[in-house]
Amino acid sequence: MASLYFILLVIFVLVSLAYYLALPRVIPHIPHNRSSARSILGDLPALLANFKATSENVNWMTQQCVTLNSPLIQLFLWPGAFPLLVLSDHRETEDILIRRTREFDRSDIIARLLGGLVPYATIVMPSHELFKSQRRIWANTMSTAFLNGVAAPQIHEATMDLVRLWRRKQALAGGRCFAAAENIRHAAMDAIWAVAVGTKLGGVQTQLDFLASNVSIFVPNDAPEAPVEFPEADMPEVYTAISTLLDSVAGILSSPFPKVYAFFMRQRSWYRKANAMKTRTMRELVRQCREEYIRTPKSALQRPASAMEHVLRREASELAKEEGRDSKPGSRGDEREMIDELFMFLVAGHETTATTTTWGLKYLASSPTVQDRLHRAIQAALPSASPTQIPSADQIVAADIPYLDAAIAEMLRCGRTTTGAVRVAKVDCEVLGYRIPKGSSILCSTCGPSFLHDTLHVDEESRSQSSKAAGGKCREWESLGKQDFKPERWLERIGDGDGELEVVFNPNAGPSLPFGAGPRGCFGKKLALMEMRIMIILLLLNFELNEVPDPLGGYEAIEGVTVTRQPRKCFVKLGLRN
Ligand code: HEM
Repeated sequence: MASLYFILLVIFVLVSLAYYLALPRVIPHIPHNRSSARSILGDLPALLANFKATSENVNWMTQQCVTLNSPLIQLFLWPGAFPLLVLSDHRETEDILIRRTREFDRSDIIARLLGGLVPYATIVMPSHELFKSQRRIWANTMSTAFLNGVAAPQIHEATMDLVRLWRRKQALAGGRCFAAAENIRHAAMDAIWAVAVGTKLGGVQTQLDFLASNVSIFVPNDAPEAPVEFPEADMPEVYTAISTLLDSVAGILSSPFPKVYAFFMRQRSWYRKANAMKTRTMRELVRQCREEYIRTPKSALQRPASAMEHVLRREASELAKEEGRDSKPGSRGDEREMIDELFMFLVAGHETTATTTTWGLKYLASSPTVQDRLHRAIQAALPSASPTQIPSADQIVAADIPYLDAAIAEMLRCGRTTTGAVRVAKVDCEVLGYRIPKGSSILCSTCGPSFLHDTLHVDEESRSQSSKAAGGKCREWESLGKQDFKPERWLERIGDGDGELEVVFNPNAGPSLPFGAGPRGCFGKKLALMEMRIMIILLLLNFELNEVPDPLGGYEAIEGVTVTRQPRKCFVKLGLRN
């Protein structure tokens, strides 16, 4: 009997211990939901309930800052784990991302998400020496020379395929609505693939060829407001493989155990097949590019046609400099690094840009005054441009159109394609007067209070030294509602010296950080802005975006199904411009 009591006691002690260990680890003094701190599941049930109701996560997290009336809070999302800190204050966020890089680094959340897919790419690395040297090699792919000379023409070509596809669809649909998001994704994928490796992937062209082959199209004549449904072509094998891999990231993202999920996913035959196809294709492209370079006499070399070629040459010339002799491209770099960095272009640059464009088109369609002003601004900067006289990539890149820059900034701000940047504390430190232990992850929200909602009070004394020294560089949005789509908020009138007032775009007009910031901010920001510019100009020169019927519109978003925050619905109703 005594031994039974003893066993029960041991079980009781073990269960209590397990329960205690599974309880949230509260960081003292940082505001949190008290009831969550007493529950093993912490804030998870409330987060999941919100996700079920709204399909979004980060809005709930930043709403907790409002509920707890604090710009810094802690949430308990994994049993027994350190809490996730959520910060929603643009000054402190800028400070952490830009100035406090000794204390904070890129969180390993990105590595958990993408580590299996691109293990040798800089995006998954902490900011150590290898990261820095590899990033240096790739930095030139964001130089003005590369972007204007190589990327812009490729993006122009991919967008013109989309224009042709939509002209065809517009005619077949008789001006009625049709779904747009998938086509934009295809165009963005074609564009970024061409920029990365210099060949045509042909996603949009495949759809165009398919429509030309007399497929039957369902036009619901009894419901004039209903969208016309176009059948989708089967995509080329390599296209499907790449899409499969890119989509797999979303599965990891939505799993509570990303590492385990990713491990088992990588064993699945569909994943292995897609990954093998991608690696084979990219390896072959790298090989061809290298051989072409070796074959071609230096004097006959043309401008590089892709990021891949650019980097292979750069590696060759760096090695030549170091060794004082001629060298083969790629002989220094590891092929795995090359393939992963190239694939990172697709992972980081495809869906982000496509999603922002879909948000942008939605906002323009439901804001006819903005669309009209934007079209007039484009036309004024490119007076001879028309659907029959399409401006070249060079002309588009060179055009000075402050209202376009403002509209793009506003699409990024309101669309919230990305909702924050995550950092990890490398040392014990302080944020807004609270002690933060080493190893804590902090989500610096870019869509909550002080960005799209009213700023929460911060005692100036509690700010870090560097934050105080920098002051409030980014002004508050004052007169215009924070959540309204108003490109005008980004414009400023300045004197041009002759007493005339000139309207200019001010990128620091107010708080907005869609690309993150600092040394680990978005690597592809310039490329993304250029792509948006080319896409918006070419689409608006060809089409009028009419407002879609209510059931097909709205700004509801969906997170977790893909890497970005996407609009739940994206339909277009196109008129033709002449
Ligand atoms: C509208 C489009 C885009 C948006 C909104 C966007 C947004 C972001 C954000 C928020 C981050 C994290 C920044 C941080 O932690 O501070 C990021 C990182 C990154 N982005 Fe973008 N991005 C876009 C397009 C692109 C494109 C076209 C590329 C192409 C190369 C790209 C490549 C990257 C890379 C490599 C990183 C990781 C940087 C690092 O690890 O240091 N992005 N992006």
